[in-house]
Amino acid sequence: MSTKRIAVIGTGYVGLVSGACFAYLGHKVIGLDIDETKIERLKRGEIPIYEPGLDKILQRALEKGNIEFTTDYAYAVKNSDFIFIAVGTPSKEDGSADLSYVESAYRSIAEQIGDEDFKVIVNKSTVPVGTGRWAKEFIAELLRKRGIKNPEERFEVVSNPEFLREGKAVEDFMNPDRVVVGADNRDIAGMVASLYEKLQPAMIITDLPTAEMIKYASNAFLATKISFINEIANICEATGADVTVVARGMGLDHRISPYFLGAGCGFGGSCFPKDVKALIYTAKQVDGEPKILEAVIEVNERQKLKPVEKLLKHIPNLEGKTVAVWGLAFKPETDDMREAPSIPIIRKLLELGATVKAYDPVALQNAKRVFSREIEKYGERLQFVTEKDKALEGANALILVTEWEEFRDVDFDKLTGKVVIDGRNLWEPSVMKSICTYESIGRP
Ligand SMILES: NC(=O)C1=CN([C@@H]2O[C@H](COP(=O)(O)OP(=O)(O)OC[C@H]3O[C@@H](n4cnc5c(N)ncnc54)[C@H](O)[C@@H]3O)[C@@H](O)[C@H]2O)C=CC1
Ligand SMILES: O=C(O)[C@H]1O[C@H](OP(=O)(O)OP(=O)(O)OC[C@H]2O[C@@H](n3ccc(=O)[nH]c3=O)[C@H](O)[C@@H]2O)[C@H](O)[C@@H](O)[C@@H]1O
Repeated sequence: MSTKRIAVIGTGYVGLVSGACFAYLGHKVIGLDIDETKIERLKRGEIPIYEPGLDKILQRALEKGNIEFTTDYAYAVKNSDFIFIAVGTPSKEDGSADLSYVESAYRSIAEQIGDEDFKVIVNKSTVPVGTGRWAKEFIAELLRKRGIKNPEERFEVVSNPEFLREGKAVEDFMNPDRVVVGADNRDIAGMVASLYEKLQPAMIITDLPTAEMIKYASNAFLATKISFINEIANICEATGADVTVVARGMGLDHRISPYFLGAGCGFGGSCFPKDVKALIYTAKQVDGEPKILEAVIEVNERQKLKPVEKLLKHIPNLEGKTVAVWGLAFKPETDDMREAPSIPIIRKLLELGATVKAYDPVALQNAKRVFSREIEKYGERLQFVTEKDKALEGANALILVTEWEEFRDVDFDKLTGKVVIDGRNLWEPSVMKSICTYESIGRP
């Protein structure tokens, strides 16, 4: 494999993992971020996020001298041929994707492209269909204003959406189900695809809008599977069926597949909620009626509060009661709190007068930031504890929100007599019912 010079703009979950993995594969990588503290930490070899396996990959890449970090766009653009954009694209109030970080990255890159350059600008951020074509015009116009001749010949824009999951990011990047590359110029798309050749992935080479749409359609479909099974879970509950067995029975049909049929207290994270909302926005813009997508969000919003609804059946008045919450991150193996179901659950418990004792193995710091207003407003009624058993001390009830492995085999004696709401169907109902008042999602 020939070594290529790559810059990655944004060193968050996607940028840092992609950069470290490209460097591990033998490319020369420059990771750039506008967050100076982050870059300082990375230069010292510290990893600012919790992501299993990333430390080893990054360490190897650093040892090989294949990765460096900077805040300097001039340096990054000058010393790279492929510039990957991996900055955030959060939701705006109206659900559309906020492209201001992406736009700002394009501007900073355009300021550094010279008369003799040719740069391949690759969008790894999830951006609405149409963004790549728009970016070509936007960047060409910026170059034209700077007096660069034939600006269209100085760069190409490529879409290369990322499908990694947090918590399994390195594994996913190194073993992708597929790599998607979209560009108006197929040769350049092929050049981007060749950066991954060592991984020998299934490859889709297509045009810009199709590549952008594959990303949204994939996330929307996975989110739809989750809302679908949650709706089935609610019907199971009312009819005495067991959703876990239903899902197993469905999943054995290879047309359905067993994945993403885990009923629970809904999906969170930085991507499913925002990407489904952005796709709804796009659909409406083109006069579509995105009925399924709207239902996916609606079902999920209701599902997140299911555990509180279930708790209220057993303890109708939470004033003066203490509720332990296990698991704050939006899923296990990450410290990411974005759109985590624990957020509406804890807010609701506090509103209803409960004292909340919250525990998570890695997300406590981020959780304290997310709940800063609640910490100020509710004082001692919101406590963060550093051991799962401490959360149970004096608690009348326990809600399990995130299925961290350490919750699987607990000292069940400590749950005796409590109301336990298992938001992720982690425990065996027959065992739990002999110990405590137990409820889970979609199981009799
Ligand atoms: N988190 C995930 O698992 C996945 C995320 N994505 C997509 O990838 C994109 C990035 O997501 P995350 O990595 O989660 O975001 P993040 O929020 O963890 O990281 C974004 C980084 O970009 C930096 N940044 C912002 N503006 C910048 C600029 N103008 N120049 C340089 N750096 C800048 C920020 O300081 C931050 O470090 C999003 O579009 C997301 O939808 C796609 C697949 C998986
Ligand atoms: O675009 C993105 O950012 C990424 O979004 C998701 O990855 P991620 O959000 O990291 O995590 P998932 O493992 O997909 O879980 C998302 C949420 O769904 C929930 N979930 C997942 C599976 C399931 O069966 N049931 C369920 O409720 C999880 O608890 C979690 O809250 C996708 O799986 C990735 O392919 C994609 O690249």
